[in-house]
Amino acid sequence: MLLESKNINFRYGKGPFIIKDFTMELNSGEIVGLSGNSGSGKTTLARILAGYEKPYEGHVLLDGKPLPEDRFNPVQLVFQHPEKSVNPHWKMHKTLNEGWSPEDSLIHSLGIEEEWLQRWPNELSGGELQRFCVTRALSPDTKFLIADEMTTMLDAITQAHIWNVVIDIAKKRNIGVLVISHERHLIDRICSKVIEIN
Ligand SMILES: Nc1ncnc2c1ncn2[C@@H]1O[C@H](COP(=O)(O)OP(=O)(O)OP(=O)(O)O)[C@@H](O)[C@H]1O
Repeated sequence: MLLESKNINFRYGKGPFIIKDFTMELNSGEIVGLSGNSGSGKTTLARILAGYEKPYEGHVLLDGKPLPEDRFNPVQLVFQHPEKSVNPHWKMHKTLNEGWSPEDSLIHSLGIEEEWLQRWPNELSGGELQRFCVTRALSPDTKFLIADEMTTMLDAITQAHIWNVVIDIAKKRNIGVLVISHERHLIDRICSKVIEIN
């Protein structure tokens, strides 16, 4: 499969253009880095690629077609701030099983402890919460993962652990991954190529 953005221009409302004529391709099984200065539009681009924002001009295409809006989105996005992407009124087991039911082996491989499932989001640390968001994004129907500063808030050991699991799954299932990060050592370690958007 191919996820591509073609000649994307984007502005918030009537503000300045933040993204200008951006074109990229991400193939199944590829792990590509996206790097750029703070404010250069990385998160905006992540949201456009996953269908959360519509480009002002240009297209995001999955195998030549627009992203589906009426079924599971095969392009999954994991944000930097997990507390903003879970429902604060749901216990973690409900959040985890919202769209599909992850198997125990996946839950355990991401280091989620059984007792966390009965907690509210505000009873977990940011790193613990992010493990749920990563797990939730790795459905059997996920074809592309957009990881926007996914492990930035984690310590180096946890960061390495989560990326090892994600890359292992991506390779086994041929998932394409876009690694958005300002941590150049992370990108250099896991990505086959890097896109700069400054
Ligand atoms: N909802 C919004 N409305 C208006 N402007 C916005 C909105 N969200 C982001 N911006 C602006 O768009 C620009 C790009 O923001 P974005 O978050 O995409 O950059 P970034 O490269 O991810 O930054 P960082 O590395 O600091 O997270 C910034 O100037 C920001 O102020």
